[in-house]
Amino acid sequence: MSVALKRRAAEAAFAFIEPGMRLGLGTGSTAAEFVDLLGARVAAGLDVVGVPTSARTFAQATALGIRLTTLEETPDLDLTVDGADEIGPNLALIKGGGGALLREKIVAASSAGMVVIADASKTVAELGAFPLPIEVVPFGFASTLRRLERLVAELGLTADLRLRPGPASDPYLTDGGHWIVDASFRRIPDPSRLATALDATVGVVEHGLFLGFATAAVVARDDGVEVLRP
Ligand SMILES: O=C[C@H](O)[C@H](O)[C@H](O)COP(=O)(O)O
Repeated sequence: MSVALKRRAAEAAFAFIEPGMRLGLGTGSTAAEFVDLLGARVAAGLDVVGVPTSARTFAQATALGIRLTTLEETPDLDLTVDGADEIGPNLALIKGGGGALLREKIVAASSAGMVVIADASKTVAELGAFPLPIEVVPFGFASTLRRLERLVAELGLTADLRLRPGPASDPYLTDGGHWIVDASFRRIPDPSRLATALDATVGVVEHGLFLGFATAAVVARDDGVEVLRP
């Protein structure tokens, strides 16, 4: 997972960018490379406006002088550029390793297209080796966790509350004030079925399965960049 490959994917994503676009700006180390490069292009005169998917991306884009807006002001976006934790068949994604899945999904859903940028280590034949982030409301957490555990118990798997790094063992808090459960499925043979089950689980705000969102993936390898389509 080299920084050079992330940067190469981020650079190649500019083939999809046109002046005047309304952009969704993703979150994570790969998306940060794109925002960094976008800052340089904006400084050189590119006119775009962005909606950030996290407080982190908001801070980065603001520091770089990228013009920002909100979905309240600009509810329809042209393109979102974002990273992913896994890219599976048909460009089904797992996202949320960095905790930004809810805003990322809202922004992606508001965009006409979504370009995923990644190094080749993110492409998989089947989703699920990366634990699936599930965003839950803190109220009634024990009850929600029981429902989630029942869902994953059929598969003999675990669902763990994500904690903040450090000794305090406090729950990790998302930008929306929610908690995250990481569910280790190992294999998700039917992402659509799992997404439907999670959508129907009371207490779950959103999950990291992004199905039908990505319109292209720019995957960087040592020997070049490949563009995948669904
Ligand atoms: O919540 C975080 C996002 O979904 C990220 O896009 C994802 O975790 C990939 O991050 P990275 O580019 O750092 O591997």
